[in-house]
Amino acid sequence: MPSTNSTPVQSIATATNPITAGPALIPAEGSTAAPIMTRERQGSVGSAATKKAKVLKPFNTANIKILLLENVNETAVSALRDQGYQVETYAKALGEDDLIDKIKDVHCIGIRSKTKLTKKVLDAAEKLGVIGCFCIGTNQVDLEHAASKGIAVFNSPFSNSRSVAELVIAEIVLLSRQLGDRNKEMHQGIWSKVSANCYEIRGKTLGIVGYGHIGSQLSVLAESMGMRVLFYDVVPLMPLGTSKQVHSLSDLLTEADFVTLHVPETEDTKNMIGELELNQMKQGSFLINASRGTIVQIPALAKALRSGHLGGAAVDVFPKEPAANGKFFESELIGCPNTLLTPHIGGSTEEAQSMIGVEVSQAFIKFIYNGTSIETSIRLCYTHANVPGVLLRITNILADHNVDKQFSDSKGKIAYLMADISDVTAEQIQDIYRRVSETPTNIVTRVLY
Ligand SMILES: NC(=O)c1ccc[n+]([C@@H]2O[C@H](COP(=O)([O-])OP(=O)(O)OC[C@H]3O[C@@H](n4cnc5c(N)ncnc54)[C@H](O)[C@@H]3O)[C@@H](O)[C@H]2O)c1
Ligand SMILES: O=C(O)[C@H](O)COP(=O)(O)O
Repeated sequence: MPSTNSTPVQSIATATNPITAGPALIPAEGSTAAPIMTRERQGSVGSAATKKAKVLKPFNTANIKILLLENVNETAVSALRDQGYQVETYAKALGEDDLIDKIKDVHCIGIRSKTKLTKKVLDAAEKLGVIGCFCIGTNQVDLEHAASKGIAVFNSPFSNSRSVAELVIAEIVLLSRQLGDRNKEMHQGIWSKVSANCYEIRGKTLGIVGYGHIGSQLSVLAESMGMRVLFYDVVPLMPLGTSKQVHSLSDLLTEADFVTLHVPETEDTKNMIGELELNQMKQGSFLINASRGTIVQIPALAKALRSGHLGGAAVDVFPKEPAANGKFFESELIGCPNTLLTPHIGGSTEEAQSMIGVEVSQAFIKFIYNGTSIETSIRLCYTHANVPGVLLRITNILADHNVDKQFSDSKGKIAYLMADISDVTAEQIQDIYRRVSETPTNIVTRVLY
C-alpha cells in the first residue's frame, strides 16, 4: 500500500524513519556522557581527518547494552550479538518495577506489544537512546515522552500484515460455518451435524474498519473469495479491486455481514465499538477484532453474543492480556456462542517474526552507528525544541564548515536536525558539539563519525 495509508493520528516512527534521534548511546570508559561517538573498529565510515578524532570518545561495541523482551525473534538476537553488543533476552514482558530496574543502564530496548514503556519507566532509563517495537503497534510506548527525551522509536510497519490478513480470512470461514463450536463438541464426544445458520462466504459483505496495511491486504484476499468489500477509514483512500469506501462507521455497520477492525489504538478508537455500534450491526452478523483490545467494549460484545444478536465473533486482542505463556487468562467472552478466542497471534508466524527481527535489528544497528536508520556517513544529530530561529543559529555555527547535506524534521514541539559535515578536525568537532549542545533549544546533541 502507498505510505499515505499510514494513520495520521498515530504518525509514528517507522523502521526507516525514527521519530527522533536519541542521546549519545554509550559513554567512553570512565565518563558519564558520550556526546561524540565512533566505532572502535576501523570502518568504511569517515574521512582521514575525522578518523583522527577517534581519540576523543571512542566507544567499544561490547559496551552497548541491549535488552530484548517478549521473545523477540532469534534473527534479531543473533544480528545484534554479531555486532558484539551485550544482548540480554527475556521470553516475557516485564512488569513496571522489574522494567525500571532493568532499563536503567541499557542503550537500546526491544519490545513487542505487551511491554508498557510509560513515562515512569522512560524516566528511569538513564542511557536509553532507541526503542525498537518488534511489531506494528506502538501504543504501548509513551511516544510523546520518548520524543521529549530524544529517544528514537522504531517499529516494523508491515512485516506481519499478511499474517493478520490470512488469519482474518480463516476466521470469516470458521465463524460462518460455526467451526469453533463443532470442533469443541467433537472433542467432547458430541456428534452434532447442523446446517442452520451456516453459510458460504461467497457473496457476503465484509466491512473493514481501517483500510491501512492490513485492511487493504484483507480487501484483496476477501474479494478473491467472492466477497463484496466495504471499508470505513478516517482518510479518503483508493479502493482496491471493486471495494468501496463508505462515509461513516454506521453505514458500514448496518450493511456488513462481517465487520473486521484494523485501526490503531488512539484516543479516537478506544471503545469505538460498544452497545450502540453493536446494535447497529445486522442480526446474525459477525465481529472480528485483531487490532487492539481496547477498541471493543467487551461486556457489550458478550451481551450481543449471548442474546443471539450477533452470530459470532473472533477476538485476538484483549484489554488485559497475560504477560507470558502459561499465565491465566480471563474474559467475559469465555463460553459465548460461536466465539473464537486466540492469544494475540495475528502476527505470530515464522515468516513475520523473522522478517521483523531482521528489520528492526538492522534499524538498531544503523541508528547506533549512523544516527539514523538510513545509511549515511559523518553527521551532527540535534534533537531540539521546535521554535523559530533554531536553523539560523545552527547554520551560523556551521558557517565555516563544509555541510554536504542537511535534513530537518519536526513533530509538535520537538524537532530533529541532521547535518553531514566534511573536512573537520578533531578540535572543530569538539567545538561544534560544544556550541550546538549549549544552544538554549538543545535536547540532545550527538556527533557521529
Ligand atoms: N493481532 C495482531 O497480532 C496485530 C498484528 C499487527 C497489527 N495489529 C494492530 O492492527 C493495527 C492496524 O495495523 P495496520 O498495519 O493496518 O495499520 P495502518 O496504520 O497501516 O492502518 C490503520 C488504518 O486505520 C485508519 N484509522 C485510524 N483511526 C481511525 C478511525 N478512528 N476510524 C477509522 N479508521 C481509522 C488509518 O487512517 C489507517 O488507514 C495496528 O495499529 C495494530 O494495533 C495487530
Ligand atoms: O502490533 C503488532 O504488530 C501486533 O499486535 C503483534 O504484536 P506481538 O508482536 O506482541 O505479537
